[in-house]
Amino acid sequence: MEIILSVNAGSSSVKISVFKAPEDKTTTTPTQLAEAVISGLTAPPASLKYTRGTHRTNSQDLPSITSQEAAFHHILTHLTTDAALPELARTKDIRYVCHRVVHGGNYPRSQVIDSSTLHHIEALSDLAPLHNAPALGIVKAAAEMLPQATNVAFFDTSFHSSIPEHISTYPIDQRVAKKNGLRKYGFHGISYEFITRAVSTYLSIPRTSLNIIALHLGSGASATCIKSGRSHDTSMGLTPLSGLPGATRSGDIDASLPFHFTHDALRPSRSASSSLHLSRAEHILNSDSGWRSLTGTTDFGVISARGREEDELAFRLFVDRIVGFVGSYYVKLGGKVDALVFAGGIGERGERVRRDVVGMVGCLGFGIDEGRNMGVGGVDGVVVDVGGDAGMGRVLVVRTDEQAEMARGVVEGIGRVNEGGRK
Ligand SMILES: Nc1ncnc2c1ncn2[C@@H]1O[C@H](COP(=O)(O)OP(=O)(O)O)[C@@H](O)[C@H]1O
Ligand SMILES: CC(=O)OP(=O)(O)O
Ligand SMILES: [Mg+2]
Repeated sequence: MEIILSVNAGSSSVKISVFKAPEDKTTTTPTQLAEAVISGLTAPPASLKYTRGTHRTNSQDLPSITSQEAAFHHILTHLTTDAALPELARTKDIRYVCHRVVHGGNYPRSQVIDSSTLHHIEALSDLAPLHNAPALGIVKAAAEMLPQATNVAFFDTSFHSSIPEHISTYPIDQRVAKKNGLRKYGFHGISYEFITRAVSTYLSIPRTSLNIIALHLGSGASATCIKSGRSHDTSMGLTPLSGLPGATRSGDIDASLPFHFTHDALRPSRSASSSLHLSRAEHILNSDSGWRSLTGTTDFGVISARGREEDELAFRLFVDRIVGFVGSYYVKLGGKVDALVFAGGIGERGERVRRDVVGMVGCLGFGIDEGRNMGVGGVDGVVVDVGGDAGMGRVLVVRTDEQAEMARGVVEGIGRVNEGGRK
């Protein structure tokens, strides 16, 4: 039996799922055995949610877990000591460990991690300051703790390699742009890959003719214009900072703003290190902005429910920025949109965000069924239709699963991975 561990290190959480590879060669869908999620890393104390089949537990606060790497260690111990999960009792049965690596530069697909890939990912750390270094910490810990396993990196950027050049290019000196790799890369691609497949199956539309506007709204939030099943444009850019605001990120601002915010914008940040070159401006815009700066909390669930003046400002600002991208992408798709899709922690659980966004894009023909919108939590399945009357644009909620997407990728590529090549 081949066991796959899928590790998704987000900016505020670490999610790890355990899968069994299918023995039947006609499917690439692995079976999930368990899932452990530590969330709240930006709003301590962190907490653990654990699911094994129908068994679910929520742990008490975990004040000592403040980093992604600490969360990885905690989850691995939890999984390997769960007597009801005998598949993990012998860690040498773990054959593959998939890692979500946010910035993959020009890698168009997943890579088996060796010293050269590791070096490449390390070099990209400055372009995903909240993500790449923590993911690498986990890769190294996994290599030490599970030496028999093959580590495979899946990149958020790969899905967006189809973005046309005139969309991914920044209007700056192209010699500098090419030399330094300054272009739009886009992120959350593993999630968008999952969403594209799930919606294609749900609507019975072949992937190659599927047009959707997908919103992945979590601690980091992005919008993507998916044309004929491929990324055509996305709101994040060179780094995951641009586009929509997030838990601690500003999203789009006037590029001159940092120089008016602080006179030492270009000085190294206190969180910079020999392996992470970070200016004060980058630290402020990545870690001390967004919901944290506007409301004092990074939890959008709290902001949506609390209703203080500053919460309402943050909420309305988010809806405003989201509908701006929906309008733009609607035009880029020539009005031929098969569905508007909500995903990510806020997209899947934020009834109010969905109601207000869909309300504001009603002029584009989208509508919501309030009963179904409120009832999403009680409906099983990966895709839930919350749209209004027939004849209106479809509005869907997709329970995205980056860990499942990576595990599926490993199963698809097992032959090639075993040969030591690229997936
Ligand atoms: N009921 C809710 N309404 C709106 N947002 C919610 C709700 N529950 C959780 N969230 C938000 O979802 C976000 C986490 O999303 P998730 O996609 O899991 O994060 P990550 O980016 O770390 O992967 C947090 O901001 C959390 O507050
Ligand atoms: C790319 C990104 O912002 O990821 P996350 O939302 O998981 O922090
Ligand atoms: Mg995430």
